Amino acid sequence: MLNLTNLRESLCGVISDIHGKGWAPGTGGNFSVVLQPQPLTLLMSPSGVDKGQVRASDLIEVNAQGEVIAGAGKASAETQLHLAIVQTTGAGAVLHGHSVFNTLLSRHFEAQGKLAIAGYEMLKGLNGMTTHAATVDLPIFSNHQDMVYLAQQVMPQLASAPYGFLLAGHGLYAWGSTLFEARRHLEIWEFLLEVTYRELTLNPLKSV
Ligand SMILES: CSCCC(=O)C(=O)COP(=O)(O)O
Ligand SMILES: [Zn+2]
Repeated sequence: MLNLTNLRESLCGVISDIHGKGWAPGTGGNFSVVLQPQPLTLLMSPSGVDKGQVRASDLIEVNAQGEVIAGAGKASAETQLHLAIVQTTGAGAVLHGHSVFNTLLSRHFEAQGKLAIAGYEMLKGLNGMTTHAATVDLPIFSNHQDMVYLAQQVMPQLASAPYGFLLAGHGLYAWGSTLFEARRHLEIWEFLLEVTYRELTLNPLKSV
């Protein structure tokens, strides 16, 4: 069981690692863990800061209305998406990044509304997957600046989503029951997206 100090340190470590992989450049990305389910409280990265520099004391606490209830920073507009994911799926942590591969593929496949991925052993890194011989559909939603509206668009598909979705031209959201499961899911999706992109460059006919 992690205490609050350890949870803060763990979340900062995960954010720093994700930034270090180049998946949260230029203040992109936001990251949360559920501090308590009732009343719902998220421990979250503050808005508008370099995510490679977030210290434990910089993390903010946010309520179910997306308001800061502890800490000095500002809440991200994208808190609405974190809340929607947690409230709909029961996730314990939500991680959002802007990698080159998630941004490119989210735009390329936006019209289809999903990206189908099949045949990779790394699919088994998603909770519940026991074989590579399966197709997993990663939902893609059009981006929007109204996060309340966007959360409403996303919500109906969350229960069946494979621990992630893409916002077109924007980035990837991934979640899990714990911070470490959410991190694994983010890493699995980033791997699968990079492989998919590189496979398309080897075999462009697959992209139509
Ligand atoms: C240049 S980042 C644009 C905003 C965004 O999409 C993001 O993920 C970071 O937003 P935050 O408010 O959490 O800093
Ligand atoms: Zn974003």
